[in-house]
Amino acid sequence: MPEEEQPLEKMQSNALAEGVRSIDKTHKEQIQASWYRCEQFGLEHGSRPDFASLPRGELHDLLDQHRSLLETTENEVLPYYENILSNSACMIVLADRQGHVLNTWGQPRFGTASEHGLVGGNQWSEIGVGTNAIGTALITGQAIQVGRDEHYLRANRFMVGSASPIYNTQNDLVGVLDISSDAYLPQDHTFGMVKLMSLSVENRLIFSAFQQAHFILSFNTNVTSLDSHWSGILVLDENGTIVSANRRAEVVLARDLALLNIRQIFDIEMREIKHHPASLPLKLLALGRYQFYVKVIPPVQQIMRVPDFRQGSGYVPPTPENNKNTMKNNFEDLSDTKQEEVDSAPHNVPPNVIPLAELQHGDPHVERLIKQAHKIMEKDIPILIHGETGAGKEIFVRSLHYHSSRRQEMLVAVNCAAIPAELVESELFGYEKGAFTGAQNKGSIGLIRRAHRGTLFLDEIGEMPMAVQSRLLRVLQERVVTPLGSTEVYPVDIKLISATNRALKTEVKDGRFRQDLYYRISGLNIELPPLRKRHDKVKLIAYLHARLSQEEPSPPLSDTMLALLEKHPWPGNMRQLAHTLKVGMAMADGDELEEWHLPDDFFDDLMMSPPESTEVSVDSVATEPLEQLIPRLLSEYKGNVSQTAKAAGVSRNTVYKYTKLKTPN
Ligand SMILES: Nc1ncnc2c1ncn2[C@@H]1O[C@H](COP(=O)(O)OP(=O)(O)OP(=O)(O)O)[C@@H](O)[C@H]1O
Repeated sequence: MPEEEQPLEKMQSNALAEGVRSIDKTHKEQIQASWYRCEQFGLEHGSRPDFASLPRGELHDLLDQHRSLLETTENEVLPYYENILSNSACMIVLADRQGHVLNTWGQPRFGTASEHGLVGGNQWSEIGVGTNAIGTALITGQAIQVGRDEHYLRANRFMVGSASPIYNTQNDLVGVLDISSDAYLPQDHTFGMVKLMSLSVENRLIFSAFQQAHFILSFNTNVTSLDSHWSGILVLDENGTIVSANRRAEVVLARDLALLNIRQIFDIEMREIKHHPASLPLKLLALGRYQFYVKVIPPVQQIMRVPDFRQGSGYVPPTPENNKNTMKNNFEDLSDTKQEEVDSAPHNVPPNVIPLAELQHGDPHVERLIKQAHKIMEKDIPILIHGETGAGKEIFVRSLHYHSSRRQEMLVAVNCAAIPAELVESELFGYEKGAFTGAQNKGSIGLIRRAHRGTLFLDEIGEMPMAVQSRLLRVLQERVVTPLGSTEVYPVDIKLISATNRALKTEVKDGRFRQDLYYRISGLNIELPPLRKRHDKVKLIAYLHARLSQEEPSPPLSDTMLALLEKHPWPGNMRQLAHTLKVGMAMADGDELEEWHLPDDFFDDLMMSPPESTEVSVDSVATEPLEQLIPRLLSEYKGNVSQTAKAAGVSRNTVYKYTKLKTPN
């Protein structure tokens, strides 16, 4: 850590250690306390702000370290607030725990970046900039609004800032969100909004880290508010131990929840939670006194163990002849061995998994790649799937797993981009009891060992931090896992499937992805085509519509509607198609789907990107380095960041990274 950061760290921990005392301070007292600190730092009202701006390279590293925080804010949180804030000439700022600005969104009226200083890499600490929303929120660990004249330095009195700190699942302060404007916004509203946004980021971080393998409970006093960000959230392991919680849960229940069992909080046993339907809220008593409504959110990947009577004695397998009949239509080439015939039979596919045979409807390329991957599932060869976002990579992997001989064991899907960078290592490899501060006392087995004898799906593997790549390489070479803080080795037998929407070879060339790991994970390389390039597009659209009709009954699509859907470029691929159909069918409410039922963004895409130009851009994506590709696509799409991100197969944040950083501050 650079030396100059230490006093701030110290101040911060002292102030946090003061803890509850500062919670009761009135706003005025908080500002006075901050002004007193500024005096102690030797600041004067007329001083120029000292932003201790980071050199470009260090900012780059900082952005890399905070990628998941940035992406969670950018993709999961801002879209909900953009509409509300878009007309208000304000700036939304995300800063790290030292107060360095990581990114900004919005258009303030208060001049250029060099005038107001809210710019990437600038540090808004109290020591350098005096009382200000970001720096003061970091020191007190609480949300605060700093009015124009409450800024210690006159130079900052042109604006009002509202900031709220963000804590991670270990309750460490990881950053701060701020809305700054030049005082024409209704300020109570802005303050409420920034608090809500930081809660929302925190909740998303919890979901990203735990939703794959844990039960999550959200609770509130009102049944209609169960999905609100103000709800308490508890994360439970299989035994009902509380392994994480949001701040709201601790405040509402007024106790330290770490590692308590759920039955010590609510009048319910873990056994009952496991069998409770997700859509039905429970009415429970907390701590024997307070009544709450509770929603059970089961893990995304549940262990699917269904009884299979054939495992008992006395079962006579069918003759190969019979078996062939079942499979004939879809997998004629696959039936070289008896084992493969049984594996590809869809009898064991859970209802939420699409059978392999239904993943394609006459596209020869897709048909071939499904057959190849299905065969390779039974060999000790890893599979790497490349495809644009939403093309159906994960759906494909689920289907492969449930058609393989590993289907009785777990499919563990890990989204490497969604887990905060600092947690990837411990989540994957597990850790020993007490291995690091903040670790659960009991230790954790880790996701790789969870996938033992099953399938490990590493989604967005291109986002994996370098240090984790080296450890993963060792696991793949030696087939053993050593948890953090341990000297034990545990053998693992996993089928590895990785997926990416980046051009991994370019990442290797540019030094962002280890070459040796690339060769380890890419035994069979599969290119899953985007929807617009599929020859079975029309049949696929009709199939998806029919599948969705099981939940939301709807008459078959008319020819006119099919023709319209076929014309669309579908930059968001199957995901966008599914979303469009769902919205349209809900609007049609049981009637035939018509043009006016479809959402507005469907028509935006239809008008904005002629399919030909999209294809030209995307073809070269695989080989062109991002620093050239992104500016090129950006100008092709006339500055449209969303379209550029989709075409390059990267997040909006990556687009900003390769454009903004190149423009002088
Ligand atoms: N073959 C399919 N049939 C029906 N629906 C599909 C199919 N493939 C994908 N979908 C729909 O598209 C959504 C996105 O698919 P999926 O998550 O597999 O995409 P992905 O390629 O893994 O995306 P990302 O790269 O963003 O993770 C699914 O939730 C599902 O609704």
